[in-house]
Amino acid sequence: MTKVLSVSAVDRSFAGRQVLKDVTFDVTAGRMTGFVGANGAGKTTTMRIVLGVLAADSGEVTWGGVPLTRAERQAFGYMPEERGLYPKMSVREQVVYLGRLHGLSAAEAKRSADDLLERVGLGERADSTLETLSLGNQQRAQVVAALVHDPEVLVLDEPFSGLDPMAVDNVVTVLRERARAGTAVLFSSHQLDVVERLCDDLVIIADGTIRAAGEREALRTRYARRQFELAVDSDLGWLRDRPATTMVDLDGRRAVVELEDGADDQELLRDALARGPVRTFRPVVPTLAEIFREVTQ
Ligand SMILES: Nc1ncnc2c1ncn2[C@@H]1O[C@H](COP(=O)(O)OP(=O)(O)OP(=O)(O)O)[C@@H](O)[C@H]1O
Repeated sequence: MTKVLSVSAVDRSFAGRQVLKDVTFDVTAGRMTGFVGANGAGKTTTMRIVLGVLAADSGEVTWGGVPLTRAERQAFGYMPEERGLYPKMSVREQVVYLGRLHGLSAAEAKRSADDLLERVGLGERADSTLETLSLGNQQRAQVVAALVHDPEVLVLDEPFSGLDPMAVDNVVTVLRERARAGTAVLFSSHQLDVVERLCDDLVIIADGTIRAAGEREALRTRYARRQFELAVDSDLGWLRDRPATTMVDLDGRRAVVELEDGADDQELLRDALARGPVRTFRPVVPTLAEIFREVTQ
């Protein structure tokens, strides 16, 4: 059976100010869950509670339906917000050391470190000390450090911040592979375009409360308005006077309209065809940025 990491009804306050309220969501093995929210929304606090670095005031975190033990949490892969590698030690040495700490043999740790460093584009810098690397390369090393022991659960706080697009792609590829092999991956990010591309499931948090959570495509469908894009060979100004139709965007021969509930989209298509050829007719699916705006307003 697929294992699920469940965060259930978690509350947390700091100095009398509640920063997490009834936080509840699941992270499923074999899937990538993107955790998005504005600065201060509560992502890092939630991740720390998942890892047991911080205690919840109430609520619980379970893995496979059972509350997490300390040993299980220690076996998770974690990339904390405060990056944890030593500036004066070589990248390979540290990654191997962390692998050993997590129970790998010396040979396994070295094999895993070299393989991962190569895959994220750090192969040639493996013997450099962390402090001599660019910030982006340090970030790649941090991701490798969280992955080296092939954990069942991976929790990554902003793994893409500061990475150039090529580095994002390298890291994305490695994370996807891990998820495909059965790892439960939870990652936070401000970069909605990256999350949109990468996640299977999505959790949106604002002001310490979960505003939406679930499968990415299901959320898209849930938040879809009845909007349609239409492109034809002549001017679409007639749509302005069409009943039950609101113009969202008009650019001459291309328009996006919203239909009232109950209005038939095929009738719109027929009206357009009656005026000439139709080049595009499709429902507009909301982007993650649009869903985010709608649920966090
Ligand atoms: N140790 C602490 N003491 C007091 N307040 C804290 C502490 N840690 C977090 N907070 C507060 O809790 C709220 C949530 O912070 P958190 O770091 O979890 O947000 P975040 O979503 O990770 O934000 P960011 O994207 O900026 O990292 C913020 O208002 C923050 O100031």
